[in-house]
Amino acid sequence: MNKLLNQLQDKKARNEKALAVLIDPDKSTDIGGLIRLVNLCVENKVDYLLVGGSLITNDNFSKVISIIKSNSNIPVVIFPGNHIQIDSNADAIFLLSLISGRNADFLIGQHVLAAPILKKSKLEVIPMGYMLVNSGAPTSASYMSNTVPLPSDKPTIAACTAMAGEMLGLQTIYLDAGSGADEPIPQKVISTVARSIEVPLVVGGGLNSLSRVNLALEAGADMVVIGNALEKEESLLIQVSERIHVINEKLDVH
Ligand SMILES: CC(C)=CCC/C(C)=C/CC/C(C)=C/CC/C(C)=C/COP(=O)(O)OP(=O)(O)O
Ligand SMILES: O=P(O)(O)OC[C@@H](O)CO
Ligand SMILES: [Mg+2]
Repeated sequence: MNKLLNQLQDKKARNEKALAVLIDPDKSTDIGGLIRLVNLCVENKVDYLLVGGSLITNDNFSKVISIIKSNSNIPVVIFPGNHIQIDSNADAIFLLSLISGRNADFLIGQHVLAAPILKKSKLEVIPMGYMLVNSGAPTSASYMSNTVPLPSDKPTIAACTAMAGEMLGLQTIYLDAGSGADEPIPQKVISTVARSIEVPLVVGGGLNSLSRVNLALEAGADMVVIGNALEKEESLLIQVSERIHVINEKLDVH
């Protein structure tokens, strides 16, 4: 039933790290390019493929999911910007509640609209506290959700927000600097949040180099998400995947 959530919890219990790649349907209009990216993810043992966007300007959401499903067995998790991004061909959905903001629509409103569709689908629903952290310029997610991101130099506020999300029953927390962020989430914010919660911690936004990914993993991210950087630099995926597999294999030996 809760296959992916249980897998994430088990990985965390073993101190293992997970790697997710974000595929933006808007940037996947070239089918050949999409299939190449999916193959690269398969070769590099990516754990999850996330699909979604703050704004989707064409109608290929379902098509992108169907192409991914026919080219790999990597679980597809919807990372929705709104309630219309639902497709029962995916495996699961991160049911994001935007707890860093105070916009009721993104805390509960979109969820009410999505609930009857999700109930009928066979999607695994993964409840997730979604926290946007300031990274300089406004990002698509902060602008589209009409929310103020958390200050990046206030780790305590971030930790209390994550704790409240966990106490409300959210099963995962996502710290996001926003797609294409200039600055990723500071290590201090990641480590303070990681120490304050027990649920799996996802970190993403602006992870465009191996050193940035390493800093996020060292600070306590259980899963890292890479999106934009792969559109330009596919070799990053090879490096990050190697790094994560070295960390996970060392755990097996001890
Ligand atoms: C209840 C359902 C089904 C959805 C809830 C929707 C919520 C609460 C969303 C949170 C706010 C939001 C707009 C999140 C977007 C997250 C996302 C898919 C980011 C991907 O990157 P983009 O923001 O599209 O970046 P680009 O501008 O680089 O394309
Ligand atoms: O595109 P990037 O900057 O890698 O960000 C991925 C994801 O965390 C955005 O929500
Ligand atoms: Mg987008």
